[in-house]
Amino acid sequence: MNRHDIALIGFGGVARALAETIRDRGEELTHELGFELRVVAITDLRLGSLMVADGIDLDAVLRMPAGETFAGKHGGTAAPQNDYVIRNTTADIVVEATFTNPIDGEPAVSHVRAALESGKSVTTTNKGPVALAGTELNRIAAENGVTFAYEGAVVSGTPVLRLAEKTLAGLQINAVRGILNGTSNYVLGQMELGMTLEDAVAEAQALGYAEADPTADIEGSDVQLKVVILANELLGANLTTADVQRRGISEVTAADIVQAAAEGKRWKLVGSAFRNAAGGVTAGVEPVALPVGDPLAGVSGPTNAVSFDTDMLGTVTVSGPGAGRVETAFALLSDIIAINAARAADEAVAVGR
Ligand SMILES: NC(=O)C1=CN([C@@H]2O[C@H](COP(=O)(O)OP(=O)(O)OC[C@H]3O[C@@H](n4cnc5c(N)ncnc54)[C@H](O)[C@@H]3O)[C@@H](O)[C@H]2O)C=CC1
Ligand SMILES: N[C@@H](CC=O)C(=O)O
Repeated sequence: MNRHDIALIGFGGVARALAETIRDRGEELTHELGFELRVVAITDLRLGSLMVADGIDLDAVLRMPAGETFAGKHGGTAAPQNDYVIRNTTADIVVEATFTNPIDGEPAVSHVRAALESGKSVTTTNKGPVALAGTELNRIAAENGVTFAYEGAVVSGTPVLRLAEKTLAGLQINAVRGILNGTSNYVLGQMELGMTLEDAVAEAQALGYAEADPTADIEGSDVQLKVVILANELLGANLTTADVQRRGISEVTAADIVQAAAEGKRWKLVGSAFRNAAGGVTAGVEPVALPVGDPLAGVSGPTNAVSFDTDMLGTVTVSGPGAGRVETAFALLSDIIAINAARAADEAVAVGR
């Protein structure tokens, strides 16, 4: 039986949800997907590192009391030896799910680079490496014959990138516009019900939607990274965050929300990128009071939506969960399935089939 051994870098909400899925549904997934999943390494800032070549007891790890580290476990240390684990683990797939750093993407960029250089495929939900070093990391992956996959970096588990790249292949995409942040959309919805921004952010944190520093959600830098990814991946641009004008929802007051409702409008944080007349791509993030007839106006809670403007189909809109631990763990699983398919295709070529 084909098997993938996995190293988890960062063991927070999303990585734990993947570990729970493997623990609870591992046999069913093996049967359905035709390959087995086994976690052989975990490293986390708060827990330290754990390497067990014949498979970690996920149930034991998931039940560890708060404050305990891996130090007491066979193969464990209290310090997170990320680089050592990434380079020396027997895993063939590295899952990068540490905090997103919107400034320079570190240390996640280094984690991904180390994994790809040592011949391991990578799946990440971390927007930093994709938005800020995607070109370099894709090149290193190609040079090493491995896959760099990041479906969850945009709209969580909802398959936006793979849908656009594979299923919409052959269409020219001229513009992308969407609600790309679950936390800010949830917060705006709660503010419509009379809650303060601060209380709504606290709820979004408890529900696992928000970034470790929710300023990234509220001030738009999370959407800025996602717009860079969409523009570069789907419009062939070469944008950096400096090219994407950004305003967040902190400027939207309770009075603005009441007034918009009276005018039949809803405030949304909209990210967009479009081909301009000069042949380049213009991109931005801003709060907009949308008329209720706009397809994006009806998108509520942590749900996101992305509209693609295409030459042959007109506008195609995809909507689904934009945040959430389990939903984002599905993105990792879908990447693992894609990595398995890429490996199977390479093996078929190697044996001349
Ligand atoms: N939660 C969500 O809905 C979504 C999250 N993401 C992204 O996925 C990633 C993970 O998200 P969550 O699990 O929700 O975050 P989290 O904050 O629950 O977990 C992150 C984990 O990474 C660990 N960590 C941070 N820096 C580290 C380092 N240098 N070395 C080792 N461990 C480190 C932390 O201790 C923490 O356990 C983030 O980059 C986030 O932006 C993407 C889409 C949706
Ligand atoms: N904090 C982000 C998580 C997904 O990227 C969000 O709320 O959308």
